[in-house]
Amino acid sequence: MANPDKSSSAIAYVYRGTFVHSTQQTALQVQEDALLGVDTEGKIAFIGEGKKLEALSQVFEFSPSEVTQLTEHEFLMPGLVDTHIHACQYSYAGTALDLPLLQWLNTYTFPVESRFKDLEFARRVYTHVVKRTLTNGTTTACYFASIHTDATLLLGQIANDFGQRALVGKVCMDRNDSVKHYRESIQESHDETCRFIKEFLNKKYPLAKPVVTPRFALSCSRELLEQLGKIAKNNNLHIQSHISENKEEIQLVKELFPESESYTDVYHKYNLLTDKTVMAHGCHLSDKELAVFKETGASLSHCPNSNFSLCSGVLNVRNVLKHKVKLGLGTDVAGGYSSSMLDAVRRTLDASKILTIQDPKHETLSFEEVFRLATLGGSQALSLDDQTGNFEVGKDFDALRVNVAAPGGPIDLIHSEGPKTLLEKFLNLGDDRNIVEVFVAGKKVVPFTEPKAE
Ligand SMILES: O=c1[nH]c(=O)c2nc[nH]c2[nH]1
Ligand SMILES: [Zn+2]
Repeated sequence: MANPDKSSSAIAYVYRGTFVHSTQQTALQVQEDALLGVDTEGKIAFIGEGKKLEALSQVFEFSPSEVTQLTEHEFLMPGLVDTHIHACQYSYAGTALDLPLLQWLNTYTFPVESRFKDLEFARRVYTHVVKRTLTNGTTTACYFASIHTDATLLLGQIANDFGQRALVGKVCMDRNDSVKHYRESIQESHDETCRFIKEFLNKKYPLAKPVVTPRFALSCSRELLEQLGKIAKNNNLHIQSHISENKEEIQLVKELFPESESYTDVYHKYNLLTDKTVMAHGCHLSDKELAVFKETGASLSHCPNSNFSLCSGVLNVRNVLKHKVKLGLGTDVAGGYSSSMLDAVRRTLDASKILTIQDPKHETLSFEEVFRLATLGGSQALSLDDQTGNFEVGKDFDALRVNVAAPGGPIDLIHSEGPKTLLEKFLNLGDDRNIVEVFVAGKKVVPFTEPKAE
């Protein structure tokens, strides 16, 4: 497995112990007493057997005495990928969960998002959300911000400063009849999106990128959708939005876009479904619509906490996977009340079990499959799997060092357990106390090293 290459960078550090990750073929691959070397560029330089330490240290020119040994209850796993989170809704996470989607947007969401014109408020909320998601192991986040360009640029800067891999979107919406001060004209939305992309790209952040972000079909005119499709294409950018979340929304889309044969068709018509598109929810998509996702390479973000909290629906992930549509998990803060991807893993398992209760022929997702969705699946859904998602030589080292028996933590280990059980316990019972270190592109980002604002 070691792949020495004369042109490669020097080794920065090496871990020895248990590593767990997913591949396309295997939902859970466990390597015990293995060695993993990270180079000075933050990339995985080699993975090999512990017993080959001597040989590897000579080929890759590192000192065996500097290898960090993981303890018996520790393992390394790939970082968690949150494919859908509203950074600007973080301030009210855990509240306001008593209304369905459209009433929830009008009553709680739009009034709060309109406050992000205030850059100091934005700085406070965005600093908190980036820190909280990082300590919970989210190494990659795909963020919705608000309609405000400067505040959204600030979110990109904060993610970059803390070292999180991030896709960041300035929300576009030229339709909003309920909170009229929280919408843009078509011209504004177009011009501000172009300014946002230009200024964001000029920063040349290594790990943060702008995303074209039409809020959802109900918030956007045809003209705006068309313009956004063109902007994404001309700049080869990611696209994110929402689709088919609840029945009332789907009915209104039908009425507003009678020329389109489905909700999916609305986005497809305006070139918003590409292999760099991620659509949140999709609870009620038909098989025909899923076929369009497969054909275009667009992906889905499954956000079960939000789907339960807003009583939106239950996505059949097994059916999505059968259609070979890329799928990752999302917290969807604040429709989802938890910003932790561990919660998204648990709610994904719950949603799958509910479908089995309703239909015993349904094949429940295993924890190994859900682990893959939260890591490699997320990176594929965001078309970032050439850089992150699992432990492959050449990919960036985005990883969590997990200690299942962390002192003061939530897990009591009564007897010694194998690595698969340790992972299962962590996914079902663990929290940030078990996540002792977080790495993004080889850099240790948790515990926080430099003193930061707040
Ligand atoms: O879960 C959601 N959160 C939102 O903010 C939103 N906007 C449109 N559709 C949405 N769904
Ligand atoms: Zn959302």
